[in-house]
Amino acid sequence: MSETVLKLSGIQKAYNHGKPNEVSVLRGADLAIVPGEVVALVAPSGAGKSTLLHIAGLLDTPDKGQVEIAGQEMTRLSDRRRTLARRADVGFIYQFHHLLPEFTALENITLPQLAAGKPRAEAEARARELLGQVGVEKRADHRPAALSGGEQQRVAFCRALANAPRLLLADEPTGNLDPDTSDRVFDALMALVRGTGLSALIATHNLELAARMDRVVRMDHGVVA
Ligand SMILES: Nc1ncnc2c1ncn2[C@@H]1O[C@H](COP(=O)(O)OP(=O)(O)OP(=O)(O)O)[C@@H](O)[C@H]1O
Repeated sequence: MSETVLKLSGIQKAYNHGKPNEVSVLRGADLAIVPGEVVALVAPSGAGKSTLLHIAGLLDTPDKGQVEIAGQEMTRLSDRRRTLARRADVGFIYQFHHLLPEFTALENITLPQLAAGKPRAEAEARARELLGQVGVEKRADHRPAALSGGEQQRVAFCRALANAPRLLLADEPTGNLDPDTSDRVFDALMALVRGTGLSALIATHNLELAARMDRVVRMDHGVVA
C-alpha cells in the first residue's frame, strides 16, 4: 500500500531543446500528494502549471525525474501501458468543458465508462448518480449547447470522475465562469471530491478558492514550493 497517490521527484522539462528559443519550464519540481488530499497549485501565468499537470497526468513525459502514481513509477512504461494507466487512474478537468457536442450530458458521462468495459445499465446509473450529486440531474438529456456554463462544467466534473480515478487533475476548473457561478461550481466540485475521498491537484489563480483546499503549493522558477 502506497502512502502517496502522486509523487513527482526532480521533474525537469524544457521546450525547444537546443534552439535559441529554448525555455526551461520545470527545473527539479517535487510534489507528493497523499490519499484524500486536495492541493491547490498557484503560480503566475506561464510558470508551468499546465506543463506540471500534463506530466503528472501522464499526458506528457519529463526530460528528467520520476512520476509515481499509487507507488508505481510511470516514466519508464511503454506508451501503451502509460495510456492504460492514465485512463484507469487519472481524471482531468480543464477550464473549458470539452464535452462532446453531439451527445447528451448523460451520454458524455456514460461513454468513458462503456469504453472501460462497464455494462450500459451500470454506466448510466452511475452517470445519473453523479449528475444528482452536482445538482444537474434534470439536465441529463440535454446536449452541452443547451446547458449554462456552470452546468457544462458540472457535467465535465462528472465525466472526469465516471471511471473512479485515484487522482483528479484540474487546470483552472472554474476559470471561465463569472465569480458567483465560479464559487458555486467550485463548491459542487469540492463536495464531489470530498464525497469520494479522491486526491486532487487543482491549479487556480483564485486565492480564495485555493485557501479552501487542504494545502497550497506555489511554483517559482520551475520548482514547487
Ligand atoms: N509546446 C510548447 N512549446 C514551447 N513552449 C511551450 C510549450 N508549452 C508551453 N510552453 C511554454 O512554457 C511555459 C509554461 O507554460 P504552461 O502552459 O505550463 O504555463 P501555465 O503556468 O499553465 O500558464 P497559464 O496560467 O497561462 O495557463 C510558457 O512560457 C509557455 O510559453
